[in-house]
Formats: sequence, structure tokens, C-alpha cells
Amino acid sequence: MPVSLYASPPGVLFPRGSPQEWGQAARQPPGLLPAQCRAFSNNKILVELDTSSGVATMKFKSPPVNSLSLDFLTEFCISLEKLENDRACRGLIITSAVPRVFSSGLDINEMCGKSREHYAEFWRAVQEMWIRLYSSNMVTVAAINGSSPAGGCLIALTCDYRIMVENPKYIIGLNEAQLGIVAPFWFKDTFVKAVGHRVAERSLQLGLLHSVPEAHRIGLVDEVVPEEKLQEKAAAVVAQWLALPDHARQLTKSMMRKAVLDHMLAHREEDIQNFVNFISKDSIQKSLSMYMEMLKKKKS
Ligand SMILES: CC/C=C\C/C=C\C/C=C\CCC/C=C/C(=O)SCCNC(=O)CCNC(=O)[C@H](O)C(C)(C)COP(=O)(O)OP(=O)(O)OC[C@H]1O[C@@H](n2cnc3c(N)ncnc32)[C@H](O)[C@@H]1OP(=O)(O)O
Repeated sequence: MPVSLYASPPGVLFPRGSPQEWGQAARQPPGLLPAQCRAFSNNKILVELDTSSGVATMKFKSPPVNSLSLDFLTEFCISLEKLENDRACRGLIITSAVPRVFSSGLDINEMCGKSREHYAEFWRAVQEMWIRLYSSNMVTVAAINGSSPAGGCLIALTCDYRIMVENPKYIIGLNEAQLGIVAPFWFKDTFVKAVGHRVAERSLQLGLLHSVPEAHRIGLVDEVVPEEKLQEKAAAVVAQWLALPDHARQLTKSMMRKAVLDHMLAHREEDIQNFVNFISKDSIQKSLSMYMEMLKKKKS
């Protein structure tokens, strides 16, 4: 019986829609899904669960860059809840169906020119995503098949294990400072837990985006593989972690993560107010607009 200290986190986000029900393989046209597979999808995310292994693969499919909009975060949380409540699911691989990008992080449009109420709703959804993933009873592996700045990096950091594709064009890191914004304390805590205080301090202050070999060297990613080996490697890692008794692994995970999680939960409302006050400032709005301009200019 799985044990969770955080199975129902307080202040759960109430979804504004729900994904399709699980698609039973038997109802699929022949050849589409193997018999032991179930699937569901929404506009942003596709989930396939292999019931024989107990491992689900979640693919982000929100082009062009899988940015974390309010709608995306809502669908993400609903999908996570569905998997968490499914006894057949014990492991989760998170990856991208969009070429070259895992996730570009929080959708900057959600943080520009909106009302204070919108900022509060958006930030609660960001918190909710992190709480669900960080406290998950499932074994979670990020199969990072593209660039993963800021909030994208946070998703990966929140998993139990990170495998990244070797590609000289891919980057990963918490680059918030480069945008003139600040990674909040729970982004920082999650990062520090992975790479240690000194590396995190330098990387966060400079808003560094690391190449794949560098990310591996500092411990931001656990393993680097060629693209064609990614899924096989992720499946092998999940199988290795699932070989242990669930209760022992889950309680150990809870114990290792409890302090960071408790800190965040204790300061959740204050963190929302901080975000709203910070992001509403004219100077911050200007920084974000300039950054968006820069992104668009880079293309032309
Ligand atoms: C004491 C503390 C006090 C206060 C703290 C309180 C609170 C904290 C406050 C704030 C915390 C906020 C935390 C924020 C976290 C974030 O995640 S911010 C987002 C950061 N993300 C980025 O910087 C990534 C930007 N994007 C890229 O670098 C690239 O797009 C890419 C490398 C991901 C992919 O490159 P390409 O494939 O070349 O794609 P393009 O660059 O051409 O992009 C295509 C298209 O997508 C748009 N876009 C890209 N990223 C985003 C995004 N994150 N949000 C919205 N839109 C994005 C880009 O503009 C292009 O659009 P078009 O030109 O096609 O319209």
C-alpha cells in the first residue's frame, strides 16, 4: 500500500477542465496501442501507461516551446493527479514531443500586462505543479530531450532522476536573473539539493544556462545519452528504482524532501503575495517586455 505524507496537498488547484478518460487498448483500432497500454491526452500533454511495467510516459506537446501557461499547468496537474491515483501506475517518465525543446519554462505572457488576480492564480498553479511532482509517490524520471531553461529546469529538478540527450545546442539551468527576475526560494532549494550550495549560488546569481556536459559535471543532470538511447535508458532507470519495495522507497523520498516541502507549504500564501507584488512592478514588467523583444529579434 503506497504511503504518502502529501497525497492531498493543501490548497489543491481546482482544475478548469478534465482530460479524457483513460483510453482502453481494447477499444483502440487494432495496432494503435499494445494490449497492456492505456492512454489519455489533452491539448498539451499525452500520457501512455504500460500496465505491465506500471510505468507511464508523459509527453509535453505544446508547440512551439512547451511554455508553462496556466492552461498547460492545469492540464499537467490533472494528469499527475490521475496517475497518482491509479494503482496500476508506479513510475513516470516525463519527456517532450516537441523537437529540440523540453520546456521553455514559465510562459512569459502569463507574467506580462495581466491583473494581480491573474498573477496570483498563475503562481498558485506553478506552486501546485511543483508540490504534486515533488511529493509524488511515483518514481519520476525526466528524459530531457531538448533545452530546458528556468521553469523547464525546475520540472526536471523536481524529478527523482534526470537523463539528458547529448546535443551541443541544448541548454539547461535557472536563468531567471538574466530576465531581471528572481528564482523564488523553493526553486533555489530544489536546485541546491541537486548541485550543492556553492554551485547553485554562482549559477543562480549569473542566471547561467549550462551546456549538457557542464550540467552533467555539476550534477544538474545525472546522466547523458545519445538521443536514440534516451527512452531505453529512462525505462531501465525506472525499473531499477521500482525493484525496491514501494513503501521503503516512498518513505525515504518523503524523508529526504520533507524539509523543503514543509518550508514551501508553510509559506505558500506569502510566496504568492511576494510574486504578485514583485511581478506587478513597472521595472519588472519592462524587463520582461525587453526580454520578449530580444527573443523575437533573435529569430530575425
Ligand atoms: C527575495 C525574492 C523577492 C521576490 C521574488 C518573488 C517572486 C519571484 C518572481 C518571479 C519568479 C518567476 C520565475 C520564472 C521562471 C521562468 O520559467 S521564466 C521563463 C524563462 N524562460 C526562458 O528564458 C526561455 C526563453 N526561450 C528560449 O530561450 C528559447 O525559446 C528556447 C531555447 C526555449 C527555444 O529556442 P527556439 O527553438 O529557437 O525557439 P524561439 O526562441 O524561436 O521561440 C519560439 C517562440 O516561442 C516564444 N517563447 C519562447 N520561450 C517562451 C516563454 N518562456 N514564454 C513565452 N513565449 C516563449 C518565442 O518568443 C517565440 O515566439 P514567436 O516569435 O514565434 O511569436
